[in-house]
Amino acid sequence: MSTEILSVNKLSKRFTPDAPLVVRDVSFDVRDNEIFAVLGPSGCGKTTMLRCIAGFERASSGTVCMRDRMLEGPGVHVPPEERGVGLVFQDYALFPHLTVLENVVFGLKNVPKAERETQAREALKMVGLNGFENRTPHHLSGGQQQRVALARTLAPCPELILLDEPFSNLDALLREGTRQEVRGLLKERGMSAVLVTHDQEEALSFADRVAVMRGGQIEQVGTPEEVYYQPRTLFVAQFLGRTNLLLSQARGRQAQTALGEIGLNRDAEGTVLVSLRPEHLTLEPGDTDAGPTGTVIDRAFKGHDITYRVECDGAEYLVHTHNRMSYQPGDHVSIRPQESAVVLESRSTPMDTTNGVTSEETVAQK
Ligand SMILES: Nc1ncnc2c1ncn2[C@@H]1O[C@H](COP(=O)(O)OP(=O)(O)OP(=O)(O)O)[C@@H](O)[C@H]1O
Repeated sequence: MSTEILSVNKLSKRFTPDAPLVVRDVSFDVRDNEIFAVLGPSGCGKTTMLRCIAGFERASSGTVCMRDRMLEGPGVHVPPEERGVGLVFQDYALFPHLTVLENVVFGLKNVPKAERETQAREALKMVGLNGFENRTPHHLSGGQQQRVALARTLAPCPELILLDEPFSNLDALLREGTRQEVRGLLKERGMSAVLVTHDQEEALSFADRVAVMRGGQIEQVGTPEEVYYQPRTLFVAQFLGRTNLLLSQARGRQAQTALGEIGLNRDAEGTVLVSLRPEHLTLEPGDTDAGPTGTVIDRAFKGHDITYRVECDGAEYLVHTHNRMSYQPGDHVSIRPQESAVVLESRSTPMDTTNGVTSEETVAQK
């Protein structure tokens, strides 16, 4: 049975007494050997929350506990260096006068001297920096410096590490490789991590669970599959990727939509907004009676799949398909839902909701 290494409970933070809360009632647990991502747009309070967990900021209210030890709470503030967590922050601070190897060895003060260099070299290898041991940070690119900071934090294998956009300075190919390496190492050594990022692909591919944050609050926590395929709110549906939004008339597990009768992921009644990911729609040649007929507006070929924009009854849909059958702009096609649609919580009226829809997305009204 898994146990929690970190418990954050109703954490709130405001910077000055009359300023609004930047972090609002945030609660979550991180389990042993779990990678937990906090995903949200710029300015939503992710870094502030992580800095409260690390001890660089005092929480205004709420608690942070590691195992049974309170790190932050009413009258309690354990300084960062006594919290026993590893940190990789955006503004990584390397010692400019030390070599790359010495910088990493510095993080291994509690390891027997004879083993420090071996462990440091191993960590550098993992982030692809073997051969750079004797350089000074000044002679490295920003991305390379970021990898040294990562190696320095990972080398002593702390139980918990906090990562604030640690891959952001790496180019796309290196980023993916480093992410996989770091994930493998965390899993292999039994470490837990909290990653803060605004990059949905990074959160979905790196983490075991993802918390989606907006305006200082967590809107949903779940596995990557849950938050992507079962978003609870319009914001989560849109922030996690492209989606089709349809206003529908629900009755139980079925709804009448512009695309015909479709199944729903849960019971609902009356007018509801539902989300259907582009990969949950498919196209058939327009001369069948498979579904409502539309016209292909354009297509984006992406190698292993194709994304189509299809106009149907005055609304636009995105359809993402692996179909071998290829359609061209102007082709008549029928659109068929392949999965149940996801009912979104109505936090706003349908009129308000349509304002949040981008040109790539559609609210189709029956
Ligand atoms: N020291 C500070 N004093 C006052 N306001 C601050 C301070 N630090 C952050 N803020 C404000 O708190 C809000 C949240 O900032 P924060 O950096 O936590 O967001 P974020 O989600 O991490 O964004 P990003 O991804 O751009 O770093 C912002 O409005 C920011 O201006």
